[in-house]
Amino acid sequence: MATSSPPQQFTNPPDYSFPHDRLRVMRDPSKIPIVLVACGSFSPVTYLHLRMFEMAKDYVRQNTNFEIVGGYLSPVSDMYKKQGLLSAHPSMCTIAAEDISSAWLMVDPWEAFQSYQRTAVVLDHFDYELNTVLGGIQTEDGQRRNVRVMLLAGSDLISTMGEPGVWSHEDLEHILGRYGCFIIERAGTDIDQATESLARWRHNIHIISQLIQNDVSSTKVRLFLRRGLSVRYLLPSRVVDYIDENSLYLDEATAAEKEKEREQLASSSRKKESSS
Ligand SMILES: Nc1ncnc2c1ncn2[C@@H]1O[C@H](COP(=O)(O)OP(=O)(O)OP(=O)(O)O)[C@@H](O)[C@H]1O
Ligand SMILES: O=C(O)c1ccc[n+]([C@@H]2O[C@H](COP(=O)([O-])O)[C@@H](O)[C@H]2O)c1
Repeated sequence: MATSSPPQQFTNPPDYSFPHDRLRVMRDPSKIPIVLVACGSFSPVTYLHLRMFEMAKDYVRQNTNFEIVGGYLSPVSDMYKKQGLLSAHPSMCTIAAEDISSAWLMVDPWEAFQSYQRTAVVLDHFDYELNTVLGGIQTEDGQRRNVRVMLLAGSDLISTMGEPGVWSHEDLEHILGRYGCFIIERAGTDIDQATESLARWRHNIHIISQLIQNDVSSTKVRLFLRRGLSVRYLLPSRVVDYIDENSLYLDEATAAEKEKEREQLASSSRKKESSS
């Protein structure tokens, strides 16, 4: 199990406090408590980002000896250079979590409101806040227990872990060896190929099949918005309202963004052809 990291490693943004109001009391003492952390741009946050947590919940209950006591969306900093994105995502994620009134999903703005932080450092931050600052999570008999932090990601993100030069080997050892992860199958990514180079951490990698195929992506939502198409029922209603009220994502796409849209649309139609 992951242990706490030294506090001097972390700098907090001004006025920051770690959200923990929806952390659940642990019910079954025979299980290992875990907290799920999903990192990404969430620009904008879609129902599929939120569904990832529900899919993980079902998988955990049916296949593991873990008990989920909380889940976090951790939107990446604006300094993570990704074309066509916006700085409004932490507030959109918060609106989404409130709109769906989840009992256990929270948004941690720590990563968003400072310089770019690698995912390994983000997981250490959660481990530190949960186990060192809070002293672990509460059990039904009033005790505190250390909680294990685990990454929750789609298979497209995990496939980048096998690409040379994207993630450092030390960070992969830290993320997959020390913490572990849940991978949600995603249309367009071959899960076996995506995890081929990660075989040494197989014992810590849990693969979750998507039983209802759904390839909603933020890129496609941004494309729809630019074309004046409706995105209602792809995102929580209040996020759609927020986007409308603030006229977000209406700017012309950059060349990189257009290329990504083209790839995603091509991959969707290939999939449609192969299934018909
Ligand atoms: N439809 C989906 N199925 C499975 N995982 C998903 C899905 N959409 C997003 N994810 C996962 O959610 C996390 C955060 O995603 P991210 O913010 O990059 O969203 P995205 O839709 O992939 O965005 P973009 O289209 O801008 O790349 C990643 O781990 C990603 O793999
Ligand atoms: O820590 C790393 O080395 C690292 C390398 C590549 C990507 N990431 C993280 O992965 C996430 C990618 O999100 P996105 O929107 O680009 O799919 C984002 O949270 C990044 O910080 C992290």
